[in-house]
Amino acid sequence: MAAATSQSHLLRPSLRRASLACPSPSASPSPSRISFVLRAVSKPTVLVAEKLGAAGLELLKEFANVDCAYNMTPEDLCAKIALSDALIVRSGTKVNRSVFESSAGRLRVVGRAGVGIDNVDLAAATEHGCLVVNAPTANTVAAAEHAIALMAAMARNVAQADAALKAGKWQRNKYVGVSLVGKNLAILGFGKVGSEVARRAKGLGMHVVAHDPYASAARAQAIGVELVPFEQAISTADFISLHMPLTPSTDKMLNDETFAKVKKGVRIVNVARGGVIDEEALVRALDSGIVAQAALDVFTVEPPAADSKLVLHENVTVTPHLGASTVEAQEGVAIEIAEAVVGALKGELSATAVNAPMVPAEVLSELAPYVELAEKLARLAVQLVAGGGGVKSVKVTYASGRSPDDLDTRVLRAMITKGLIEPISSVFVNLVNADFTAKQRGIRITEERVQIDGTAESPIEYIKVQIAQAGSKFPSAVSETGEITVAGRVKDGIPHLTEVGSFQVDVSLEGSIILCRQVDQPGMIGAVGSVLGEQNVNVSFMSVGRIAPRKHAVMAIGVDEEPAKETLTKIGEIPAIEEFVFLKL
Ligand SMILES: NC(=O)C1=CN([C@@H]2O[C@H](COP(=O)(O)OP(=O)(O)OC[C@H]3O[C@@H](n4cnc5c(N)ncnc54)[C@H](O)[C@@H]3O)[C@@H](O)[C@H]2O)C=CC1
Ligand SMILES: O=C(O)C(=O)COP(=O)(O)O
Repeated sequence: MAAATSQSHLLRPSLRRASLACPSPSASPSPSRISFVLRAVSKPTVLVAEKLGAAGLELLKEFANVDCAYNMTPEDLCAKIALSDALIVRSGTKVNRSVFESSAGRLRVVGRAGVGIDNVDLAAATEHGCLVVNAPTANTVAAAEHAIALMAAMARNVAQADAALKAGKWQRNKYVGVSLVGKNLAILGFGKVGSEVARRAKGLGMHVVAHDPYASAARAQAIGVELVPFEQAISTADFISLHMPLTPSTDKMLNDETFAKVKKGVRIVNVARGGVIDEEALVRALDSGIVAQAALDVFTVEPPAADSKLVLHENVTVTPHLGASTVEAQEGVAIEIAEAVVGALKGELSATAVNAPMVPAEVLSELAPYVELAEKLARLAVQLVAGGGGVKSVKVTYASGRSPDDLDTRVLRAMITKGLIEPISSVFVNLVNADFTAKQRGIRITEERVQIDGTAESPIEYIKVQIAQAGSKFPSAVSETGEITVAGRVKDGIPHLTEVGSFQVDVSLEGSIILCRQVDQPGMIGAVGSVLGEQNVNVSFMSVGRIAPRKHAVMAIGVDEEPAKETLTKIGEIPAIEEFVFLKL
């Protein structure tokens, strides 16, 4: 008889700090809470690192302890973050890897009260399973209005003339400007802000084109803007306004090479990010007259150095990153981010998640019981792997009566990853870090969707999890094709195990499970049942799957309590039992 070795190393309760789903059927997650069911804490703490509008603070205070600590040094932030469940920042705080490391796993959400998330290390956030949300819409108009304000102020030398007059100089001839009407404006980055700038510039009588490799032509058409290639945009423009995010591909997008291609005397507005312009190249272009003027709200380093040649240049108009700084926009972003952070802390999926898939609420609601099934099947499968074998290749099959294209499996795949990894490590897995964690551990998960006869009501008929290239401590779990195989389905809202290796069983996935392989003969159920009964272990379910009468059979026994080691040994000693394994769900 080949009794399975003790499973105690697998029985460590998984960390529930920020999981994807509540695995206990008795506490089934409400559908909207699938992504981040969080550990029960009395009241979470939200650290607000930069000034946030009052209405947003009020909203936060209804749900959390709010710690407003403006002007923190990076060291202060790292110290405070260990006591915080959420962090809210604007563009002035660098949320880098050391912040996530210092949080020691407590930080669950970073809220960016604005659009640009280039000050947040998204890779580090994802690796630490920390959700990042932003407030992408409330400051759009403010930023667009500021671009228009800067463009008009630059064209008419408002800032320079103002400074001169205040210094006692009445210089009407020096500050002759240029008109906006009839001029060509090239908008680079035709997203939310770029589109609003386009609308306003058209109202001022400008000819507007835009360059954006990802923008929809239909939207551009609706606004009456032609989408053109980059070189065409910059070589024909009298004014260029920048509205793309700072990413590796937009970093220093305007540089010596591009300035060599612009129309001489072009005027540049930047309300996006300083880093999209090579600032030294811009100074050279201004000095040579290739660029007549620039109006800048943003800088590569903020605040820029006091002796910055760019800031002090007489043809440059500057503001200290004021694009989003209107009363209205700040109230708007404060409410938008407070709602997003509270939602995330409550375990809801966020519509403004930056580093997690957005799964529509109706999809989540339908998938809720399958989310639990997926995690439990993976949890069982990994416990069946022979000690030290490791898991490298996992195949998941979703069988559905519906067209395979109708099934969004991202949440299910994340739960499979969670079920595979959490029983054998101290890592916690959620929708944010599932793919990263699987990759980091070298686990390749392939998915297959098969269409079978089934009811249209249920999205999935069964889920099968197969671990390839791994020996099993319960060899009967290995199918004829050589993989450790478990499959299950949802019955009356409860996940059931229906297949182990080549054997059909039917046991609800609650509590824990003992799998035994035995010679099919009368009295087996009673024999195992009475050993468990002696130990006061309650049996919730028993199911026997056999190849043929009186040949080999697999018995799946659901138990409410974890049997003592001696009880398991006694089961192993029942003569007809050939192998058995205890699996914790
Ligand atoms: N100065 C300030 O206070 C403010 C600055 N911003 C900045 O403005 C920028 C745009 O914001 P939104 O319009 O809300 O973002 P958005 O995401 O709606 O639009 C950005 C657009 O840039 C496009 N884009 C990406 N790569 C590009 C490339 N290589 N060339 C051309 N276009 C490219 C995208 O396709 C997208 O359409 C962000 O960087 C944001 O941080 C936003 C608000 C206030
Ligand atoms: O929303 C953005 O991207 C901005 O640049 C606004 O930044 P702020 O929140 O004013 O520091």
